Amino acid sequence: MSLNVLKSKLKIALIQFACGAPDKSANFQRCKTFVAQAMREQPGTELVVLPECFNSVYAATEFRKNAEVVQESSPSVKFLSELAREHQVTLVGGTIPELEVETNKVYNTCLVFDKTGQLIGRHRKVHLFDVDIPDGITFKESDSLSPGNKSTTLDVPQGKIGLGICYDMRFPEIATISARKGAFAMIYPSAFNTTTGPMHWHLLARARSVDNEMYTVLCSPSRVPGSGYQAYGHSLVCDPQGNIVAEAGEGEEIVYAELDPERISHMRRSIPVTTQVRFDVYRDVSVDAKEDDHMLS
Ligand SMILES: O=C(O)CCC(=O)C(=O)O
Repeated sequence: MSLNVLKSKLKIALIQFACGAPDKSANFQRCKTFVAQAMREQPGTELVVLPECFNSVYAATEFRKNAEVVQESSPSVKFLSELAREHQVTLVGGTIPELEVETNKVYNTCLVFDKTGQLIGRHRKVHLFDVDIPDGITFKESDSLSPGNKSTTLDVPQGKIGLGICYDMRFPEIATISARKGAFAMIYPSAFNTTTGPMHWHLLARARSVDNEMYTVLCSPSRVPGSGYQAYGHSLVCDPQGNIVAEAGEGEEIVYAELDPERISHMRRSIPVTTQVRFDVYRDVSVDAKEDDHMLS
């Protein structure tokens, strides 16, 4: 893996907001206000990240109702495209429930827009959140969602980013594939919960960073008192050494960070695991990885 995967310092903002309103336009409005605030508070921000299911309620019963086809006229696509263009940023647009008309399948999908408002990336959640933790949480995304079947690495002006969605972060291969393809960061729009958040949220972010000596970025909704699904919050940025360099609490908050190319190259020079891999002993997971083509359906 190359040392110089990030071309320049990069200011980012993670928008942790209360995004579970049943009314999409209320979520759009709230999101818009927070993004404008981020641009005022951190001038020079070039990349903005939104949470998982940023436009609707995160519940297995709601995904199909709120699903949209990914096309220019769809409300969420239009909203995200305009937001990116208005603020001239790369926008990792959290996730939305996506309907694929040909198959009638619904996916949990992250869309990425460039600063002109063009769609440049799409990741469909590969690993669905199906768990049953006694006295904790039971959730079965596969009751209403279908899994994506591709990993996603894409170009932004500063280099490459890898995308995953929430539960995807538990599967190290997704991050390693992107790292091997030259990504400087893995970005995961997410919505952990109050059972598994305290168990594993920080640990997983740190692990993915240390595995690959890259940045890991997690963006969650805030807690919403009284709502059915309580997101964990704690949106964060973890550096290539495994240090959490910026983190939110549980409420609405914007996380700011500056990613530094030197932190990646320093780690990769000092502890050169990225060049000490032994593909004669085990396989390189990036070789046959299926990649998303980033196209509109
Ligand atoms: O992995 C976890 O503990 C939580 C995952 C999750 O909430 C999700 O994938 O939406």
